Amino acid sequence: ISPAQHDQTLFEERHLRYIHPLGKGNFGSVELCRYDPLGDNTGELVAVKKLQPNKQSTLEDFKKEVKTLSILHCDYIVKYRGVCYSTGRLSMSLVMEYLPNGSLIGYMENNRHNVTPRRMLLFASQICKGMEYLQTLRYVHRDLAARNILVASESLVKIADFGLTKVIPCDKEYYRVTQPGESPIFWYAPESINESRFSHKSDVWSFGVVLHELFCYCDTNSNPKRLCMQEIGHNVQSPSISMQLANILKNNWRLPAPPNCQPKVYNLMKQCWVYNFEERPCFSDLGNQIETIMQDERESPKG
Ligand SMILES: CCCn1cc(-c2nc(Nc3ccc(C(=O)NC)cc3)nc3[nH]ccc23)cn1
Repeated sequence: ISPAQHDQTLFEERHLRYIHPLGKGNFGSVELCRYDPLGDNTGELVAVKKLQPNKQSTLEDFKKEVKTLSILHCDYIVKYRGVCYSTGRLSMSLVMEYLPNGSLIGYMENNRHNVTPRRMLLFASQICKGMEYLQTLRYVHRDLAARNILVASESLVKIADFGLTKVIPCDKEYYRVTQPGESPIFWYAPESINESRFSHKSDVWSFGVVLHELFCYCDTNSNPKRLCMQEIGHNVQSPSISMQLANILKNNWRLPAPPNCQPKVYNLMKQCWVYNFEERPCFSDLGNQIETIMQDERESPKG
């Protein structure tokens, strides 16, 4: 029979049965579906991201996201399964492995009482490894945030949503964005806010913010946007919020230490938030420091 029928990455729309929504990513929403070609409910569950074309996102952007995910092979990055072309090929959907435990935010909120600092450090080291892998391919994620981390199991998290991911050109060490859409500025490094400049070092800044979210149990009352807006004050008119954010960062304000956070861990965050991107650690440094702190934790387990 034709090779297309053996192509495991091609999902036929007629066999893809919608179950319920899973969440919202960049450029589109993600839904739980069962791919059930036999029609007997024995098919597997998959997460399907449908493109929602709006002013920011185009089919071109989405195709780039699909292409990006399709070449990433890493335990700490959500797995690509394939694509589903809708009838008439007017649009397409991205098919991914379904992670039953959902987003890190929901998981931390629901499991607050049995997630230890050690487990948070394990999750942090996995995100670090995923980012190290991305860096080897010259990708900058540009939207590293707890909302884009998924929980595969109680001891494994994965980076998801590569909608804003870009490849750094080989003659430069950064990527300059032209039209910053709805930017997650509270996760952005100063150079990203001020010059739309993105690099592995700006991803490191965002990683520091993810560490902060983790050690705040992803509590909405201490989420980065709320804490920054409290510091800025709510005169949202002049000058723009991103200008005010850039100002307080320039004046050395940073997200405060999460309650009961070990000094060594807050120190890690502060390293990620050094103003000059050249002085920030790289992901492999961060990974080593996290492993060391985890060792110390193991030697002297807290009561
Ligand atoms: C990252 C931002 C975009 N996004 C991706 C997903 C996603 N979710 C899930 N599983 C999931 C999600 C939610 C819940 C839940 O219980 N919610 C209350 C349970 C399971 N598996 C996925 N595989 C690939 C993407 C993806 C959701 N949003």
